[in-house]
Amino acid sequence: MAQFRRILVKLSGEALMAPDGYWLDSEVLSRLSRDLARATKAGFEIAVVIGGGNIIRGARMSAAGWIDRPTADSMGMLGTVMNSLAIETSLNAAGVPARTMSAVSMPTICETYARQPALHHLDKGQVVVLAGGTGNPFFTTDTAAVLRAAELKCDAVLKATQVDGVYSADPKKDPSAVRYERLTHDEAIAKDLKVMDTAAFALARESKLSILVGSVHAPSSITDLLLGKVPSTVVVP
Ligand SMILES: Nc1ncnc2c1ncn2[C@@H]1O[C@H](COP(=O)(O)OP(=O)(O)O)[C@@H](O)[C@H]1O
Ligand SMILES: O=c1ccn([C@@H]2O[C@H](COP(=O)(O)OP(=O)(O)O)[C@@H](O)[C@H]2O)c(=O)[nH]1
Repeated sequence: MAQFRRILVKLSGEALMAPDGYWLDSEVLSRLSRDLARATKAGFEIAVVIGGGNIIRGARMSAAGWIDRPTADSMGMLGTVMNSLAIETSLNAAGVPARTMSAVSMPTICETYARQPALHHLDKGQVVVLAGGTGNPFFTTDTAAVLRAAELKCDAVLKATQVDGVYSADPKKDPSAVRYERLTHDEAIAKDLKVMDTAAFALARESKLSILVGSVHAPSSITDLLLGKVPSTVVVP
């Protein structure tokens, strides 16, 4: 990835959780922020999309039957705003100027996302934390990550997740699954590899955006993934 300059880093909500399962952990946040600080020092321009899976996943919540999907998804999007404000705070504490921009307008809390100001912040070297997903129900923050990466002229998406790449099957369920070094969006979609949803892969294919998938668990995972120092999978057009 060393040839890439502007990267959209997608972090799952789960990545912010404490080891004991509490939804947010300040030590985890500061480790991630120090890692993102190292990446900016290495010359990468960073936009961040954070999920909300540590708080609410709309599909799962609505499956229980007492709440409809759009309402549950609205709650999920609000969860991503809480996570974004947490990482913004932690990035600023790590000396990295960061600002949250939300797809869901809440002007007393943070800036509303708009493309031109976001590009301006990135050009000035600020980390832009993109909250609220796409702003629409029935989507995921993976799709939001690809959408924003395409809009903000990012060279690639880094999905920093629970596993160290894309496997032939879910490695948490199938120990014989093998990791791909490289595959195409077409292959990921045709093989129905569930590390990202199909909408996200399809938009990445359409936008000709590469997606790097790797593990977020080591202290400098993000920087090491961007510098190609640790195992990962790259999904290419
Ligand atoms: N083919 C696959 N390759 C890698 N991971 C897979 C695959 N299929 C399913 N997964 C699962 O997808 C998970 C990552 O997707 P997801 O839970 O949406 O991530 P995140 O919460 O980081 O956005 C991994 O933890 C892994 O268990
Ligand atoms: O564009 C979006 C992005 C997210 N969400 C909601 O926010 C939740 C949290 O996002 P996601 O599941 O992508 O988080 P992650 O798994 O990455 O932590 C989702 O389950 C949805 O309910 C949504 O409705 N629209």
